Amino acid sequence: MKVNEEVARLLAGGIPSVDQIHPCFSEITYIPRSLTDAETTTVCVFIMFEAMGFINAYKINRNTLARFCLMVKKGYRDPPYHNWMHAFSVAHFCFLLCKNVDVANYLEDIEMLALFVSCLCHDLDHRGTNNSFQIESRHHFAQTISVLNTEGCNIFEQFSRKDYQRMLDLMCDIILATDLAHHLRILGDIQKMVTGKNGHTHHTLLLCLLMSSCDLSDQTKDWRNTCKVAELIYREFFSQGDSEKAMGNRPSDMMDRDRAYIPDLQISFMEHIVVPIFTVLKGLFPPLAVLHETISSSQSRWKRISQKYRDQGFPGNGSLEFLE
Ligand SMILES: COc1ccc(Cl)c(-c2nnc3c(C)nc4ccc(C(=O)NCC(C)C)cc4n23)c1
Ligand SMILES: [Mg+2]
Ligand SMILES: [Zn+2]
Repeated sequence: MKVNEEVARLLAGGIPSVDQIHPCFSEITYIPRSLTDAETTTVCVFIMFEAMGFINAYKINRNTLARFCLMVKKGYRDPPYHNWMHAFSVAHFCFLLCKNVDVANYLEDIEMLALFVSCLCHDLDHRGTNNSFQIESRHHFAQTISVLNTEGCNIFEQFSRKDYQRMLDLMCDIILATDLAHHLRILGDIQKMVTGKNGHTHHTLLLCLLMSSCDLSDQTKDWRNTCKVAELIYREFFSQGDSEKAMGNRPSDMMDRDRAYIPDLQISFMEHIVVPIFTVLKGLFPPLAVLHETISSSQSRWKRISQKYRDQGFPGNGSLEFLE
């Protein structure tokens, strides 16, 4: 269906409230991946803009917003993990932070809007490969700019020159922060920020932390979701490993279906990336402690699985259904 017809449909029904999507839509444990219909997810993005007060606060034109949402969805390819549903679930977690935690006391409104739009756009045009993160996140930012430059899609067109430039600078910092190697470099500073060693909250560091937590929010849902996501991730990783082998190169273990041991890879990913992020978040925002518990229980579940299958041998076909 052409974008304009979809825009008309999107606007015809008026903007329903989030509860009409699902009564638990705004709860911290709600799983956005349970919304499987692509059209519903587009409407949801529109509703989240409205529910966070951005449409009124920033005089965003509804037709422009509808076209923007549809263009962003179209801007995602269909690899197993880094597709539109990933972007949608990342943006939903940003919405949950806005609704369940007092981030507004730490960030300016324009920073909150920049974070939400960055969540939607942060993996635009991802090809399911991750040769060098640094170049990739620049590409995702470039794609974001080209959506804004598409006729009728610039949701910030009414901004003053100053606010427009600030919005672009914020989105650039935030999207480049989704590069995991970048995250690992600033993790120490993020942890120092929470213990208040430098007193004031460093807005950019906080935005990077929040973006990373949104990008990894699949880890804060139930075990079923954690398993499903691991299966998608390794399907993506292993097909990259296959193509590297086909070119005569040796892929890293985590991309090599013949050498990867998924439970241990997940244990180390959670220990070095996921747990530190949500430990800092729990320190800043006590309501998120429940997410830290979920992550800890997933971690110990991976450890039990690692032990169990190390003895019995791990079925190498990459499917994790048996892990129920
Ligand atoms: C926040 O940015 C990103 C970017 C790309 C990805 Cl794929 C992810 C991501 N999202 N969910 C996962 C899960 C369940 N497992 C993962 C296992 C390993 C790695 C990985 O990239 N390891 C190498 C690195 C430490 C240098 C990423 C994983 N991951 C997050
Ligand atoms: Mg990314
Ligand atoms: Zn992502």
